[in-house]
Amino acid sequence: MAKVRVHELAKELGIESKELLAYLKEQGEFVKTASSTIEAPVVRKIKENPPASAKKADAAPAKPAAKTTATPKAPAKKAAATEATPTPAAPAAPAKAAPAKTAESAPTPGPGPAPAAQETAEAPAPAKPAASSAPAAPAGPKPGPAAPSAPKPSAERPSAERSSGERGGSPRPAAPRPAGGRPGPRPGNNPFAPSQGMRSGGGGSPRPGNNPFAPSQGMPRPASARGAGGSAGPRPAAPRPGQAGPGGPRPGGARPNPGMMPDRSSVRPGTSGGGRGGGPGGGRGAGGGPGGGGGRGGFAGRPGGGGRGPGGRGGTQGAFGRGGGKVRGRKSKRAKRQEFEQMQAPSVGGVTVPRGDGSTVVRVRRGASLTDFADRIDANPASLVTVLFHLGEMATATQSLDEDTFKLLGAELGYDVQVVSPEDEEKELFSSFNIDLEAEAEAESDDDLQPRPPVVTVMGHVDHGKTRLLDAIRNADVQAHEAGGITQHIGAYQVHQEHEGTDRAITFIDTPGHEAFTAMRARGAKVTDIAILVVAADDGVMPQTIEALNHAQAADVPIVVAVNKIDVEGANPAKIRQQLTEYNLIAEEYGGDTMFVDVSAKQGENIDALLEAVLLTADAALDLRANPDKDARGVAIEANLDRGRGAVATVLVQSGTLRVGDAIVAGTAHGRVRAMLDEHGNHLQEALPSRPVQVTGLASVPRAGDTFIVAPDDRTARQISEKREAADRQASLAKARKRISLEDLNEALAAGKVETLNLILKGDVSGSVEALEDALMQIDVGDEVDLRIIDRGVGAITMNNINLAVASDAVIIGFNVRAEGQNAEYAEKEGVEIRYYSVIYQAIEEIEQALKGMLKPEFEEVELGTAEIREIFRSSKFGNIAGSIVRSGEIRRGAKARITRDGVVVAENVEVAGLRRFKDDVTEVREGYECGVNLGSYNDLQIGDLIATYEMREKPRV
Ligand SMILES: Nc1nc2c(ncn2[C@@H]2O[C@H](COP(=O)(O)OP(=O)(O)OP(=O)(O)O)[C@@H](O)[C@H]2O)c(=O)[nH]1
Repeated sequence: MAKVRVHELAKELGIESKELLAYLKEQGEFVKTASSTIEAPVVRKIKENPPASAKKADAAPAKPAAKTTATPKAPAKKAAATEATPTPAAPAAPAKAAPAKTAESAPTPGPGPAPAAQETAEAPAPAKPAASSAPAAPAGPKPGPAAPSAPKPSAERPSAERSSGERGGSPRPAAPRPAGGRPGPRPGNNPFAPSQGMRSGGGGSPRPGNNPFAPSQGMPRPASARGAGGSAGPRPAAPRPGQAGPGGPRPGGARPNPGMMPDRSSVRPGTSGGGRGGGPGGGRGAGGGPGGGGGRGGFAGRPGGGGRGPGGRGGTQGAFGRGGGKVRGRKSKRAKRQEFEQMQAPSVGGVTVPRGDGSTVVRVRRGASLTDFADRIDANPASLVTVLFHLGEMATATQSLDEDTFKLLGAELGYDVQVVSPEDEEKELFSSFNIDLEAEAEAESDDDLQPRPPVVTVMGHVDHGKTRLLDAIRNADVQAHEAGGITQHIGAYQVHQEHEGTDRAITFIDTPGHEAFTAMRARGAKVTDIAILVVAADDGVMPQTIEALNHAQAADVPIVVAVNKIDVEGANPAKIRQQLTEYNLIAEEYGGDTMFVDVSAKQGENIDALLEAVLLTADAALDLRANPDKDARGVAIEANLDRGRGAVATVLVQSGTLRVGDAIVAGTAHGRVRAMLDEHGNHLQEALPSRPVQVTGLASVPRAGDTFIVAPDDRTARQISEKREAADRQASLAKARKRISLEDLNEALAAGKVETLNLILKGDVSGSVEALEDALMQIDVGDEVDLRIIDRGVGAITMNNINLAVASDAVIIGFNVRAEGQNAEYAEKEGVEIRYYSVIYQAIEEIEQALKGMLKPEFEEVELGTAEIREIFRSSKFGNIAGSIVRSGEIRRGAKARITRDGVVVAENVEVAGLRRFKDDVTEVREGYECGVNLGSYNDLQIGDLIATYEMREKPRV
């Protein structure tokens, strides 16, 4: 005999599992939970000597039973008898009896009058006592979950059964019997026994009663209904009860789940009527009642369900008192797998791309491409191109993408894409060498900071006198004169000015124009403290004036306006002031805070006042202090390779002190400071903040705008430079990037990415540059687009030109000049488009077309061949096949086709889906040969139709 579990035995004994558990433990048995097994001898022992509560339970039920019995007398007794001698016959009898009873006792009420319910149920006839006893009963059906209404009645019933069961020794059976009536042989004590479930399933009918205990049974399913019907007798029986008593049928048939319904009425009928019939509901009640409580009840219930068929299984679940719920709550392997697959699921475009969980962070460099991103997430770049395409963005795998595009793609794929700026990258790089410039700066106290000279850049429109002004400033420098003048061009110089009684230094970046400024900004370097905007008083505010002004304002750099050429006749300094108010530069004398100084660079007039204005502005708007007592940090302003001296770089110290012998790293260049020269050609041993110096000793040439730091030692300097180099190399791999090109200008305009086409013009002679500029300015491009010439000049395309193009997303036009060697490579690497022309009108035309969106690739249709349909074969598999003869050219599989009938096009854009010569599939058939053409889903063909095939080819631009 199979081992019995605690809850089973508890059920048998009509007590709660926990009571039995406690009892068993008391007895010294090793049991843990309700599902622990108990050895046969122990079972026997317990049965012989059940816990007190069990006895009580017995006693209690007994009473009701008796009462109940009293009502249905016959059944009860029979039940008891049956148990004793489980005879199939027995059940039958009770079954009948029950209905009969019902009929008698509650003939009328049966059908509708439910509510009265339980009590009524019990009460019906002899009930009353039962009612009272019921409550008295230990587990009492009431407590059971079924309690609401239906339960109770059943509860009693169960008890009745139970009682009988007890008597019979095999409690359970009793239940079935009364309910199902017929359940002959008891499945056994082990409710787990598959047979039981099975049986119930098979037996169907027998079941209902089967488990009157089962609270759940009633509840859960139809089973209960059935149970209910039980009385009604699931199948065969059902009708009977139905007929017998109105109550019977209802529960059974109409209500699939009486137990589940709180509705008393439903219950009642059953109760009163079927008595047992109430079974279902009762079943539940019983379950609850007997104190079997959840576990047991559920358990019993299941089998009941099982009675329905699949019972067996249900029973098992029920045994845990949880029903299927728990199982449902847990994820099956399959569900998990599905979920996983979901993660990998095809994304937009039908390609499979590994997905993130929405918060997976992927860091890419600014300017990174899809290939870089694909590397990070281990995806195929081509798949990403597809995904992006479906998101409405077109990009090649190696094209560098902007942050928005990465964010869009990331959002689609569940990644948090972070585009790392050069500054962040730099920070990370340094931190890997335990250098934290920010922390270093934060740690500085006020006492550490010393005033430093302002660093000034001179900007302005072409020919407004920037160079001349810088010369004038240099020449005006008293100290410089004393030192023999500024003899060296080192890219920057310092001048001194007496200001409010003290000698103050001012550092000038000696590269006029905003090119240097933007070049440095393009690398993230902030060098300039103050900008001098030069505007020729005889010319006024010009495009580049605005350009320069915008650059300065964008960088948050205060501006001092030098109104130049005041010596020229007709100069109108007031007009300049007035013009610039439009750009938010309001002169102090007009109530603004911008200092305007009228100067003549040519005559060196008012230069002092300009320098004063610079100092005043610096003092008013800026806190120019730096800590000189630390390793130097700064920026490379320019650099070149000198035959004799090797790499020569002009660096501007921004903080700390640079000394000869220091290990430095500037961009990808590293080395040790061998010597330092100032603008006078003097050797310096140290350079303080804001001091520009020419440095020798670097192993290679840094770029303008590269930051430099003094490293703790040579090795660190070298390692930092190597890491930078590696990162650069990696970035340049993906650099097939085009910032903006004439071809994509229209899309860029449409996408709102640009509203302006910025051009930089370079030509061999100034005449052609001017001519080109004039002609370009004449182009009427409408309001949406703006064409701006942001720089022009004579001579080859320089690094400066390219840097400006980088900073302003400009296209460079080279008229009879070229970018050569390194410059061409640099432009290529930075994705700057350079277009070369030698005929002005061609340049004008192309730029005009670009602006009007006419440079989009054009396609033209090229006819490949024609075929005439001679016969039509109908194929159920392929549709119609056109038996044709090729009249001209050739017919290719996959080509686009147009069908004409008597010269009239009847179908366009049809595809030659299949092509055959006799039985063979072929890719092409030439003129004069016959073939079978299948046009896919297009079947409207007639003999005589002409199939003209063609393909679209990109039209070469002339
Ligand atoms: N009369 C007069 N002419 C000046 C003055 N400043 C500059 N010029 C002249 O204006 C012309 C342009 O001067 P530059 O200093 O080359 O002007 P720029 O702004 O540096 O020009 P680019 O380098 O081409 O951008 C030269 O011929 C100068 O001599 C001035 O104060 N008065």
